[in-house]
Amino acid sequence: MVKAHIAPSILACDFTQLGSQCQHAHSSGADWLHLDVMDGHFVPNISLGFPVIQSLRNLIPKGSGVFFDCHMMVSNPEQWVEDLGKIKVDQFTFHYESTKDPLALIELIKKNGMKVGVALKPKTSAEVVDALGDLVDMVLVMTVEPGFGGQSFMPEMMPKVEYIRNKFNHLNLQVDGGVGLGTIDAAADAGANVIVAGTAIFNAEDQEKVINVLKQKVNDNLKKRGLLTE
Ligand SMILES: O=C(CO)[C@@H](O)[C@H](O)COP(=O)(O)O
Repeated sequence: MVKAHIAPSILACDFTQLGSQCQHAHSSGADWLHLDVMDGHFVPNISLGFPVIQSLRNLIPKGSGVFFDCHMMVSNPEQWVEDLGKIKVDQFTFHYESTKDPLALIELIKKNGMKVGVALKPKTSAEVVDALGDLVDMVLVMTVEPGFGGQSFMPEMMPKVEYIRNKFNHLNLQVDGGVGLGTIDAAADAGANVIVAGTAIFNAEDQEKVINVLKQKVNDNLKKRGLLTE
């Protein structure tokens, strides 16, 4: 069953307060944490890597109800699968554009005990998912060019979300970039159920309220589609 998951992007945290800000997001209702790994090569920015993710996983262990959703904006993602599996992240999302052999990479990620996500940059067409949708746990449709937080949402990505939702009804479908109270309607209506939000959550005065609104809008749309029955 697909349902709403809210995934605060830690890129918008104050990194001196990373642990407590993640714990606060969780206690405010977020059940996922979106961990943006950037290598300065696949995208023109460097963010964080294993020591930071490992520390966070120690603080918020597997089994605590927080799903570690690693978004790998890196060239050669194959290189990092084993290490991320060892530190027990829940999901490894690679960029379709970053690998020559998505099928082998999907197998490798599964073999290392993680769920698999595949991410599409804005210029990558939704049709690439036709051959992969039954093999992965999640598709991420980028709603900004990857690399930086705080950019504007691209509504022109919504037909892509709709196309994937209509083909793969029960897949987790994530949107990432510029999603917040002003843009959630478009994303939810198109069929997204996993909402990444950095600025909109970490800059909010009342995080719980923002998370509840995002979740509610997604669940309302899933009910309309007959995908959420509870
Ligand atoms: O992956 C990325 C950017 O590359 C995103 O996760 C952003 O970091 C989301 O930030 P906001 O647009 O929500 O502030």
